[in-house]
Amino acid sequence: MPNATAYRVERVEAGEALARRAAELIATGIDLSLAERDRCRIALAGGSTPEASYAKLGGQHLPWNRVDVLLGDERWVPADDPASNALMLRRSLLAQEPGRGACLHPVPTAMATPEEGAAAYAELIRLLCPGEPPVLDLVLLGLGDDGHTASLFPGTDAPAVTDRLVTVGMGKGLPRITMTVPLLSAARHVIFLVSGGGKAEALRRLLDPTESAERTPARRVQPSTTITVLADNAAAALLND
Ligand SMILES: O=C(O)[C@H](O)[C@@H](O)[C@H](O)[C@H](O)COP(=O)(O)O
Repeated sequence: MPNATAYRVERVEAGEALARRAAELIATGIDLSLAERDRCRIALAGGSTPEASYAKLGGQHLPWNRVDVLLGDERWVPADDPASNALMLRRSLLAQEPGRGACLHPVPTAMATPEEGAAAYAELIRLLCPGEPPVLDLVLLGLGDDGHTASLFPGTDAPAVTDRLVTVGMGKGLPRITMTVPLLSAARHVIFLVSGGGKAEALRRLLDPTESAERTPARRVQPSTTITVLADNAAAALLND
């Protein structure tokens, strides 16, 4: 799959340094957006890697009341379920001042069906973000060891969905709601945050121009700007940059 997207890789020590750098990059992106527009709309990744970064981000002195925080994807579970990405954000980014003031927009997982939840989230995104497709200012994505990002898993239909902004996916045994490639690719700035040796092959594939998007759906995300890849040394071990 042709992919003209450029990637800028930044290697950082694992742990504290990676979390701090990720928080810095997101905060800078928010700051720059708010210098140009009255509101900043971001979509954040779920999973385990970014939680420490979000905790640091929540301490950054930004006008959080002007920041709309969306989720790139969400597991179809109740809001108080340990698997909920929104719950992870509430106990990290929004667990302290001033991050508590951010405008979190969780996926409505209390609706009757995932399809209804996906449609409602897409409607909310259209209300919050101008443009067609709606333009997010910044998207933080994770990378699975199987090459997925958000809930765009290999071997499922979700990565190839292009006729809507949000769709229903399936991953790790859970139904999920995920932003689609057209919406993610319309973002002004995309950052991948990747940690651990278990992700090294997936990251090598993400950056390999000959890699197929079928095997590595994360390669489908192709914004018009350079993608930032923030990786610790273990995740970047197979890169020859
Ligand atoms: O809801 C999710 O699970 C995430 O959004 C998912 O795309 C995640 O970013 C990757 O699976 C990496 O997850 P880890 O950071 O836990 O390795």
